Amino acid sequence: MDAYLKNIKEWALVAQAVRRFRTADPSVVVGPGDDAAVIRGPKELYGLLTVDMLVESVHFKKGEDLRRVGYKAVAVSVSDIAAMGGEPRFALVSAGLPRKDLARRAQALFAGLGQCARRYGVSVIGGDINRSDRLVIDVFMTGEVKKKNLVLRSGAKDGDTIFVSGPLGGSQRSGRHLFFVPRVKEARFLVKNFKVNAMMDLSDGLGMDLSRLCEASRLGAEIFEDDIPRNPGVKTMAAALGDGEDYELLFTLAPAQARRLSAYSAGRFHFYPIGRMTTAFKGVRICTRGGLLKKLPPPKFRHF
Ligand SMILES: Nc1ncnc2c1ncn2[C@@H]1O[C@H](COP(=O)(O)OP(=O)(O)O)[C@@H](O)[C@H]1O
Ligand SMILES: Cc1ncc(C[n+]2csc(CCOP(=O)(O)OP(=O)(O)O)c2C)c(N)n1
Ligand SMILES: [Mg+2]
Repeated sequence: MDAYLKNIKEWALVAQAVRRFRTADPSVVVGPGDDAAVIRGPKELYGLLTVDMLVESVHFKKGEDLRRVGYKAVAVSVSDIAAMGGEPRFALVSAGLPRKDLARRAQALFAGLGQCARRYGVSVIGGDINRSDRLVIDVFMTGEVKKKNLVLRSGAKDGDTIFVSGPLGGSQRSGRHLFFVPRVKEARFLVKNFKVNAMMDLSDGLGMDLSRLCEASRLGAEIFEDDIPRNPGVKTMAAALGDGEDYELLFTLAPAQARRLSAYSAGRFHFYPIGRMTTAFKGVRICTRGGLLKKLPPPKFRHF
């Protein structure tokens, strides 16, 4: 495992779970380890499956507007489906709610869930409700992808240009982590018009997530400090790389495809080239203006 990721308990646990749940089931094309699992569906489609849990005080503040929490709970899964090149379809929603003010809070939570689901064409077709001391909400979502449009994290090639779909950092301070726009349109545009070698969404921050893309693709990445787009008020590179919950797309294209992208997407979307994939080393290195190669700063957010 990548040395940078190995120090982070969450990734050791995830790697353990990924190993334990590896399956030989022929219907499973990709099991645990990517943004969503891939199963064999009808003819030209693969089914996509993903699950993400939000926990009070970990993913949102106690007392947060629960419409926003509901919106975010659906949006994070929509973002995962988009990052595979797919379209979201169905969701099952499990919620653990404290007794206090139950009816009003549940209503707000479900209003937010419903709003985001409608916006992205997701049908909520089931779920579960329990009492819990802390608010917890877990969304299981399915999607589908044309086989030829499927994009994994593991497909990056030596020399690929690395892109992000928007500026990074400050998601918590600005509140954006609660009302971000999952990049469904951008992902649809990319897979329809380009050969995208690898793609994922940015939930843990560019530093960690690009490390994971590198590990999955068995390559290194060199990124250019001055090319990393930052959100307003994001003062340091460490914040842009480590704040997390950007929910932008991170993807790679062969150089010829990359040159075509900037011309082709002008006026509709803005994609930022930030570096390139390499066989020269493993992991992520940051290139400064002076040409110095720096290692990643330690991550700012850790679950454990
Ligand atoms: N408890 C678990 N059991 C099985 N697989 C897991 C578990 N936790 C995480 N994974 C898998 O590991 C991969 C990385 O997880 P995570 O960091 O949550 O992904 P993401 O950032 O895309 O949401 C995913 O494919 C996920 O399905
Ligand atoms: C109260 C609060 N504390 C911290 C954060 C920041 N934060 C919470 S989870 C997270 C990382 C991504 O979440 P995770 O559940 O690991 O997403 P996944 O990788 O599973 O998609 C960050 C940066 C927040 N949004 N709210
Ligand atoms: Mg997850």
